[in-house]
Amino acid sequence: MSMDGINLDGVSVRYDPNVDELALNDITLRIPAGQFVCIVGKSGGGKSTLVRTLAGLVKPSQGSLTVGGKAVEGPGEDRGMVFQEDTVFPWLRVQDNVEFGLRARSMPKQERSRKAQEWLAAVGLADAAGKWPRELSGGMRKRVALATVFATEPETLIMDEPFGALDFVTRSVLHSVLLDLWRQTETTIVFVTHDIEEALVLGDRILIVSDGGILADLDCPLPRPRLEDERSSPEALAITREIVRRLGLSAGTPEGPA
Ligand SMILES: Nc1ncnc2c1ncn2[C@@H]1O[C@H](COP(=O)(O)OP(=O)(O)OP(=O)(O)O)[C@@H](O)[C@H]1O
Repeated sequence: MSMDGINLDGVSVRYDPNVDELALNDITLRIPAGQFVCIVGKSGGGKSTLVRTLAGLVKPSQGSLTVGGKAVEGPGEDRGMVFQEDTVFPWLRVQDNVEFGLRARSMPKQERSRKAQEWLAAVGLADAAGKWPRELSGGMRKRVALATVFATEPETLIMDEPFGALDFVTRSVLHSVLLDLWRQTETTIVFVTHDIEEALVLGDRILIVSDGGILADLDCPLPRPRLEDERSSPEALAITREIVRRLGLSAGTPEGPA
């Protein structure tokens, strides 16, 4: 694990050079290695632009950006990505999907195969190695995506609403799987979500991104694992209320006792 984490200094992004509007406006941000950071915010606020910039898919118009001590020049093997859309290849069996990511690093076949089996076991899919993606549920396909990305041992994992399309129960199970993998690997995770409760279950820290800037940077020091009791504790409710207030969703919500 690199000790450098993620550093943004005055990063701005302008998609269209002929338009004044900035998708990101002068963002300075430090994320220590190993932290789990959730990003919430209203639609169009710049969440995806921020994580795509970290991934190297979007180039800053201004400012500088390093991940693991290296300037980001484009996508790199040190940064894994999981999106909401299925990232599993339908024409490859589960085992071959996980091995695919390892091929690029010219790992010998035997080691590739062993590693894929290990990571499939880690996500609870040891028995599904020979199946086709179409034989799996949406939640199982997400597990394949997690095994695939963790097998490449990225220092940083960038996740843009990865569980957005799943039902509540499947999503809760995947939260546990992801948190286990995070604990084992100490990967730095930056996770975009629309769902405040999801941010509260996962994040050490919650950033609210709005109008291209960081509107709030909140610690989320709830004890783990964050089961129902922790999620309804006064501390959790205070964080939720703060997010709701910052997002301007609280019109009509009575203020509780100070
Ligand atoms: N490829 C693009 N080209 C031009 N403008 C873009 C592009 N992608 C995003 N934008 C603009 O940049 C701004 C930020 O969009 P972004 O997708 O980062 O927001 P978001 O917070 O992720 O929204 P959502 O929650 O809806 O995904 C918006 O004004 C959007 O229209």
